[in-house]
Amino acid sequence: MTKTPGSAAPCPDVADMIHSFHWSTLSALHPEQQSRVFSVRAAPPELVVTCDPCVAQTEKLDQPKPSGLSCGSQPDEESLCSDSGFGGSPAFSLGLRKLSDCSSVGLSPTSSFEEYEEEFSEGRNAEKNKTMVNWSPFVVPLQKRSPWVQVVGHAGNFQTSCDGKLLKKYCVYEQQCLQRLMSDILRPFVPGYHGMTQRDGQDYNLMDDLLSYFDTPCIMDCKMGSRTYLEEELKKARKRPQPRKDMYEKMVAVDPMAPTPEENVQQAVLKTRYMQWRETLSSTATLGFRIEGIKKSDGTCNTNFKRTKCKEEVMQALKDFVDSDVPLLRNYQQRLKELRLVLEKSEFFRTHEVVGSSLLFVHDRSGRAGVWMIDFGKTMPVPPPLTLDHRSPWVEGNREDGYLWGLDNFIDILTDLISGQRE
Ligand SMILES: O=P(O)(O)O[C@H]1[C@H](O)[C@@H](OP(=O)(O)O)[C@H](OP(=O)(O)O)[C@@H](OP(=O)(O)O)[C@H]1O
Ligand SMILES: Nc1ncnc2c1ncn2[C@@H]1O[C@H](COP(=O)(O)OP(=O)(O)O)[C@@H](O)[C@H]1O
Repeated sequence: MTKTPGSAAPCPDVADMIHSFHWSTLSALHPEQQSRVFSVRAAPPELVVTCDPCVAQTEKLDQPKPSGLSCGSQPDEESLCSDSGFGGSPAFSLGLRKLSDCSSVGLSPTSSFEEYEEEFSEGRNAEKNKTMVNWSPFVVPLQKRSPWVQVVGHAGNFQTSCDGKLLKKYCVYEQQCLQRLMSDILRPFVPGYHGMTQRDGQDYNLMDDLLSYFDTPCIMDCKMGSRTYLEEELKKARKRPQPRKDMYEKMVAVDPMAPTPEENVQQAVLKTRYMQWRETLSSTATLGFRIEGIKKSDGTCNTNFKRTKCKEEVMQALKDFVDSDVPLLRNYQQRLKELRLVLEKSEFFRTHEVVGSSLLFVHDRSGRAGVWMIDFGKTMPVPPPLTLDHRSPWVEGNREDGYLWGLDNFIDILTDLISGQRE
């Protein structure tokens, strides 16, 4: 499906899920409990009148503005990474729906799928929303900020703003999550959320640009969990199958032998089938996470990790990402251990199915390194009294997503990598 500049962000078609959001505002921990874990100020959302010349905010959270940043906006298309494999370079990928589509050719869906597309878009336009929380681990007043870079994800979803913030196309489910995360102990691990804003008639969620803390950063996006589609998407696919030609084409571009004879006849696959295939092709099914893309400080960007599956391949990619820098690996390992501790205590995490969410790893030459959770467009509250441990294997109905299992594996891999580098 092709995203147009005016379209909303990709949120699941979950009109039938919206009911489940009413109860979950009870989930946040008491502020005093939060401050015992991290001395981070958690401010509730408030309505404000805009004073930002770049964006007209309709709602924002009380966040200090970064200083020393140049003011100006850059359309997201200018900063897309190409899917050019190892040693690739930034590309002008105008019109591409997904950055990771760059490796394939002829991915535009045909008109026979327009109906499907319209239905999804209509459902999403009103509902979409992503919101992120602001926490700056470093005080880095940069004199000259590097251009913002989108490593993977849907093309056309982001706009930059002055003062180190990002605009992401509105998705209501993401907004709900980020608002809740603002008062959860996970707040230090998600970008700061500043409410909704509009630009050129399009709704956006305004969030911190995590790259603004760094100088010419290296960035890695890892999709967490053992499952990348919602249970609700599976139910919907069974009830009303919607074969996708674009996904068939993406599948064939990676492995012409992957489609079944029936799929070859249809020249289309169901989204859940495509997502499952991607899970087993990569390390998602075996390790509970996968590398989606890496952008190095020299500007090269690689999103060609669809077949990066076994532990050794993942280790090699991680090693390349940090240029075999052991203190940096330790930094990341430490940050992931901290995240795990907080996840295990988080009320938000216990009560949400976290699917399709990524960890964004960022470091620069100074040795600073940060890891944040991003992309909550498919993070859904589970109906009470159900809670998740995020480690149990998924059985349909239990809503488990394998997030913590993946994080355990990630930390173990970093540990192995660190000890291997010492030898
Ligand atoms: O990475 P490739 O192989 O291109 O597949 C993509 C990713 O899984 C997207 O997830 P993410 O946004 O987390 O990257 C997903 O978006 P959803 O998040 O909407 O499921 C896309 O579904 P469609 O948007 O339906 O095409 C799917 O085509
Ligand atoms: N808060 C942020 N700060 C900096 N970069 C971000 C931020 N959020 C997302 N990105 C960049 O955009 C990419 C896609 O983000 P994501 O939220 O997953 O979008 P999508 O919903 O389109 O998949 C990430 O890989 C990262 O490069």
